[in-house]
Amino acid sequence: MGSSPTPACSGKFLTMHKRRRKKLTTRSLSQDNAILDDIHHGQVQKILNRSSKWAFNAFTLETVAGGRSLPVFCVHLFHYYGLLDHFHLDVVHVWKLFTLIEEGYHSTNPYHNSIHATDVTQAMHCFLQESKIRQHLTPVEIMAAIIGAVAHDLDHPGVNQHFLITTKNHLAQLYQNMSVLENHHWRSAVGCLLESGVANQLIPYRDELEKQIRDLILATDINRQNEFLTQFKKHLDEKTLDLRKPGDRNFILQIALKCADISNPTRPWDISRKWSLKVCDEFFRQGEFERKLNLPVTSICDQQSTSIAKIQVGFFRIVVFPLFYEWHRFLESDLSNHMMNILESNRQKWEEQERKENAEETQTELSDAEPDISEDEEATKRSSEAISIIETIPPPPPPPRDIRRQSLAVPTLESTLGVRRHSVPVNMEQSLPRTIYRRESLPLNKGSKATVSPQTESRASSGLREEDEMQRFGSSSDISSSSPHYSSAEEQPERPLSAENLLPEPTIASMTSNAEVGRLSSVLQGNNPPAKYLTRQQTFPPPQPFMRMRYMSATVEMSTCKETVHEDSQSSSSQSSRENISANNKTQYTIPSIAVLSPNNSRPPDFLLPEGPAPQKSSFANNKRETEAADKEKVCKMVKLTEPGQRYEKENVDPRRTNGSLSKRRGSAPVSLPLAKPDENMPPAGGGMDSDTQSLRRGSVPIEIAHYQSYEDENSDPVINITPVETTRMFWQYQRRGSAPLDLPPLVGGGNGGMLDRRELTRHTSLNGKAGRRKKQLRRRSSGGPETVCLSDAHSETLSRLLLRRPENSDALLARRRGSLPIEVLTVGHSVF
Ligand SMILES: Nc1ncnc2c1ncn2[C@@H]1O[C@@H]2COP(=O)(O)O[C@H]2[C@H]1O
Ligand SMILES: [Zn+2]
Repeated sequence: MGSSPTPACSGKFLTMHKRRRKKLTTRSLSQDNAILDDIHHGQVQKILNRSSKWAFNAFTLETVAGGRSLPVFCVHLFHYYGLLDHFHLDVVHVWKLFTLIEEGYHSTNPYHNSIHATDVTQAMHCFLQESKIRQHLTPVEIMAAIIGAVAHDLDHPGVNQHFLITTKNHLAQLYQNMSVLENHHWRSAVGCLLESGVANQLIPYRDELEKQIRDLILATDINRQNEFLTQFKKHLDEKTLDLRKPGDRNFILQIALKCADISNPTRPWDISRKWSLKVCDEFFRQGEFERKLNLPVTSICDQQSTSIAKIQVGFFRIVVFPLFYEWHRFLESDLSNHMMNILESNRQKWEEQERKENAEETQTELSDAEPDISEDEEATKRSSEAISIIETIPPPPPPPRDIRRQSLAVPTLESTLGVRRHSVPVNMEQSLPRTIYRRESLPLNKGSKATVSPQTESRASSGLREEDEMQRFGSSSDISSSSPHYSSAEEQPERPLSAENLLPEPTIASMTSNAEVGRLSSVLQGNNPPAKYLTRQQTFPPPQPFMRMRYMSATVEMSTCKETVHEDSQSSSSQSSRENISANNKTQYTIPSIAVLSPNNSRPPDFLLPEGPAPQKSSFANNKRETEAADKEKVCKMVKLTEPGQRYEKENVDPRRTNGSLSKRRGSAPVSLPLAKPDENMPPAGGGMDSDTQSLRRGSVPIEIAHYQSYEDENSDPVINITPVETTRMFWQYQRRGSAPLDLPPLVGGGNGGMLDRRELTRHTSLNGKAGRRKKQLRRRSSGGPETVCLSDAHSETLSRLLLRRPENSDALLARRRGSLPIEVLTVGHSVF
């Protein structure tokens, strides 16, 4: 790769960079290096053992799993449900599938990141355990439920559908403003299935599996909440659900995923509150983007006019309670009872918080209104002449607009919900059309004769409808009425900033041009049937040169699929919004307890962060877009490879193309090292390694993923058609040691002939904020993306069998190594590259 050619496509998709920002928890244990991994993985197993409990904390798993909670948990579930055995799946492909999915989540999103995916998947897992459900499920349905849950927000850009529509993101146009994000999520999920090779192993089930995943993910569009809720109520009222029927099971799984998706308010307070802060952080970040773009600020995204407590109170009441009420009616179980109790308790905490806020604001309002005594005294001293002068002066202009204050003197429902306070940049207030959310006109809802709760009456008397409130939690699917709605580009007011500069993920900002959008749309919609033309967009994975290398095989594979790959589009997506539901509030709430919120949960968006040292210029950064890209990369503190010709080759690069430049690479994957048979010449654990050994590992996959075959949980019963494997101990706990990645590249000045010893490495990964290159290298150890090593098929087979199929050999192999199992060893046997 000599002189750097201009890349064919300069679009950016920085997911994989950004995920590396995850912290390594074990840093705090740096004083005792030897036990790092032992503790670490013991904790992982402990958490997995409790992962059927509702008190599950995805943040904790993420921490102890070194940022890999998603693949760790999902592979665990595949083991647990016996899916690997049932479908004869290779864990290599399965691990790869979940690694790809994990990488598809943006770790820079405060909320819509892979931890949310883990959380939702765990909730789904709990629901699958419910006796009413589990006894009827088939293996394909269980697998679809897990994959659907974990991929349900895949490649979420951290802004909602409304934002994408408003900013004319190409995805919005591609999907005609309908379930824009959800369509993108499920298509990305299918892409990962293909990419990982799992789809190939499931050929007889593929159609059914993909359909189920699609149905599940599309159901998470909050704009369709009313549709599902009404149908669900009807089923329950008429007792028509029969889970022996596949259609009804499909429906219940859809409801289950919807519940799982918004289940954070039903988690124990500490966990629930954390999710609330994170989701509001993301909302407020979008609000900042909107402000920068001179767009009307979506009410729940407007930190100046609403608060976390207000959002939570509204969300609990309008969105969560109605759905969980029906879910509880259906399940009638300990779990559902438990969830409802927690929901109520959490609701009370937020309401108390909101009342406190309102009281404080009212107080401020009153004190603002009271004249200052000293001012009064001062005034009495004024001369009559002065007074007469004042009288001749026209009344002063109104004080600077403070919409929030004005509406808070007497707390009203409007102010509580923030509906009225749709803040608009001052300079646009007159000229911009107001956001008028489309009111979902679902016939069933209109005709519903739900009991009118006090809350509903209150809303009615204040001229509000629940659907109005509901809209605050999402966006309409109808662009013509839901966005600030410029019918054409010409009508748009001039924007001082572009969405491209402001979006949280530059990737979604690298939208296609209008021409490209038009072409995409015509490809998709012009001929029939539109959906056939796009299996997955080039947006996922990214259309960068280095990604093209990685994904080339997938492209080839996809080209053989029923659907044609369209390569030119780029990525994005976002959460969807909510439509109105007729919230049937049946509870009269009381407000006893107090919640304490951190005073300010906002943070400046990434693009406002103070800039660090200028990034090294690369030969590619010679046009504006690339310079911007470089800036963004800098802001996001992403590690880059700057060697000419290798700029785009991060850890995903084909190792054959790295010229053995280990020191230039972030990851610890073996590069261009000869591979010996794994069962020969292996060094003792913790001992010196030869290059062959080093080449075999990189320290990313927790060993138990490859190995652990069983699961014990007191709550879990076997699932029909699925045989959970039983065990009494986790042998790896006795066999594993080690912590630091063994294959860290030589470091300049590292002593020991260029090699850094373990203590030094650990020290450099401490939380002293002075992370240098070495810190990054160590951090990478627990978050490696899939890398490949070129092995002969024979070697691959051997390795794969040794590690995965033959416990006795695996034991021997594992006993000789420290650190975690190299993903490339797992993947190599089946690498499609
Ligand atoms: N605690 C919460 N407060 C407000 N909104 C939430 C909360 N939890 C989830 N949501 C919203 O509900 C949506 C469900 O679908 P998503 O996960 O795409 O995006 C989610 C958020 O927009
Ligand atoms: Zn979600």
